[in-house]
Amino acid sequence: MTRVFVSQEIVEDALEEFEGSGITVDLRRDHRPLPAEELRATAADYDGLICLLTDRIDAEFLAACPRLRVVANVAVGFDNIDVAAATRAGVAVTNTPRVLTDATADLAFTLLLATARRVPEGDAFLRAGKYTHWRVKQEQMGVDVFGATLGLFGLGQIGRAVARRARGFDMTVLYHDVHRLPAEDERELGVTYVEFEELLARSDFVSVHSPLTDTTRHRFDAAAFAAMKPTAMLINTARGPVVDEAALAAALRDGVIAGAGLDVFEREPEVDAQLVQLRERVVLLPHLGSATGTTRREMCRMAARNVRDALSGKRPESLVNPEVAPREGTG
Ligand SMILES: O=CC(=O)O
Repeated sequence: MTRVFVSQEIVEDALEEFEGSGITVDLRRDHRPLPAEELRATAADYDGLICLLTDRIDAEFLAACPRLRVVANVAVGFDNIDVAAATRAGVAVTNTPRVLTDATADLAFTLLLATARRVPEGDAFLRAGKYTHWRVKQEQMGVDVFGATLGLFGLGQIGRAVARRARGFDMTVLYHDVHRLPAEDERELGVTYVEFEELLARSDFVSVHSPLTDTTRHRFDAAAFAAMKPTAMLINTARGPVVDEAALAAALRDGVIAGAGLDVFEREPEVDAQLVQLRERVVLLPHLGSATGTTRREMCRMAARNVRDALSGKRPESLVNPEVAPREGTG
């Protein structure tokens, strides 16, 4: 029998993708991740795994699960998975690109606007019964988004979707990425390539859209914040550890930069207590990037199709390690 384990609650109708496949699916109806040793012990009996970002799939896990042939992450990022170890072990790894691009770009822009215009502070002010007069004090004001300079750190699918949105706000869009776009694509998208230091120095808003890698980990540290404008705001909808959270909290507290809109954190779901205490021009969200009904459903369906296809001898539509030589099925 071919068996798939779903490590945490997902959109359940995604499991319809397995109908008629002969594959048995066990869904764990819990939204909390299993401790590592329990996940290892449970997944050991399965041929396929559907997991979330909060599940760590490392060499130790893979060694404990000799039947496993595919790990499908319900996320576009896969920094929770040791892909090299999976490839060595003959385990296919898949992710969920494209289906979440626009929802995540919308959320990045939402955070940018909410931070710039201090939306949560206004909401809290009104609910506290303090809305008695028109606000004019400069220290209570937000900043303009239209016409401002936006610096994109990372110009993959999501970064590009954010650049397209920025056009509607007449923004100047700079980007820095390890890959530079062909000049024609840059022109079409209306973006200008700059070195990292220039991105920091010129941007009114810096928005992070890079994956988490050894190179991007803590790329935004105390020195990076010191190189930004004191009026600048940092938006992060990518991965928490790209930003040194303690250094960011200090930079915000000391006025080194003016604000931050964060959807991701270094140790999710934990959030740095110092950040939580900062309320002015700091907006914190619980990783909502892809959290629309349609997008989450599509991500779960894609993960289910990826597993079904991998276990049926077909190439999954979003295989992260195409070089993998698949394990023989035991099911
Ligand atoms: O963070 C969410 C994802 O990578 O899809």
